[in-house]
Amino acid sequence: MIEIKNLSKKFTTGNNEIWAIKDVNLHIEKGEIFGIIGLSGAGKSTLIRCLNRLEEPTNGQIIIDGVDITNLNKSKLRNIRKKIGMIFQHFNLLSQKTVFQNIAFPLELEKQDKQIIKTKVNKLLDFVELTDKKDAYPSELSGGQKQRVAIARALVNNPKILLSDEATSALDPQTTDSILKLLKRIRDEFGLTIVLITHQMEVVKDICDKVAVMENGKIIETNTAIELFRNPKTKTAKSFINSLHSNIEDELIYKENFDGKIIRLSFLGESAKKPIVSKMIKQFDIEANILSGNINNLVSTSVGHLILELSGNDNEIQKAINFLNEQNVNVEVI
Ligand SMILES: Nc1ncnc2c1ncn2[C@@H]1O[C@H](COP(=O)(O)OP(=O)(O)OP(=O)(O)O)[C@@H](O)[C@H]1O
Repeated sequence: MIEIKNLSKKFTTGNNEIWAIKDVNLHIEKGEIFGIIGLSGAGKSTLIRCLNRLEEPTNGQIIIDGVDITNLNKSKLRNIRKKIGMIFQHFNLLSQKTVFQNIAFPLELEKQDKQIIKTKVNKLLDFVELTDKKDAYPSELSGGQKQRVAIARALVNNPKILLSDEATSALDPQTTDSILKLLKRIRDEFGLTIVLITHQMEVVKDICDKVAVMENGKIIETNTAIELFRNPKTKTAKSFINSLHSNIEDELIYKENFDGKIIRLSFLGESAKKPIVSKMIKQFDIEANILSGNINNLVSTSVGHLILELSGNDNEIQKAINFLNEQNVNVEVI
């Protein structure tokens, strides 16, 4: 559905050149909720803004449903943009217009029939549960309500893609949760493809199917959310996952403080329910000391981690590790 090929963007300010994104390649499937996570300055906003050409890429291609949008003239671009809704961290509502008028605005620009506009907007107001606020002004709404209005406005042209630029960053955890549930409903009921950027791992955990980790303008890791949580490859991905927990991080476990072998186990939903560790202790002549543990409930399954110190002779420890591997538990020796 969305194919990003060798995309780069350079900003020039005075004598300074900044490559905000460098040679980015991504493939996003229809109906996917695809998260791009990274620290401030990683290039996330620039990347997502290139997807509807709010930002003009310097090099590369963005192919949406087979059409390279980097080559389109203004009128064709306008048509494609109608199929790409966008929501923002600070909502970007028109303060002089009511909730109804804000949602209706894109259709009014198109000079659509008044009755059609009314029917469409009322339907969306119902969908985002704001019918009782249709005549209110943005200043009379909470942050969560403002984002619901922005979401309804983004949907008014029946887009195929929704871009979300840190849409929950300004909201409290409970409101974030309700907005994420709404985004999930939009994907499930309308079949939209959602691309979202965030610096919050909670967002990835709660709704993303796939994730790309961005750093210094580059994508450094891409995977399904499950695999990323199960087996993060880069230090940045690991530290985002660790930010969800107050547990001991891998980096804080100094091997030299322990006599035994330190291993990190990752297991998926079903294996989490089996008494694998107690079986291992019974079956092999080793002792296991739990140093840290956590479980992340993702969209479709849970991913658990356990850090153990194993003591015993090397042969028995190796046999125990082999046993864990046979049980589909991912084992990493730290
Ligand atoms: N219009 C611009 N002119 C010059 N430099 C820019 C411009 N926009 C972004 N940059 C630079 O490009 C880099 C990436 O910025 P970008 O806003 O895309 O990152 P980000 O990951 O979205 O960060 P944040 O979460 O803080 O918004 C930064 O170094 C930033 O200073």
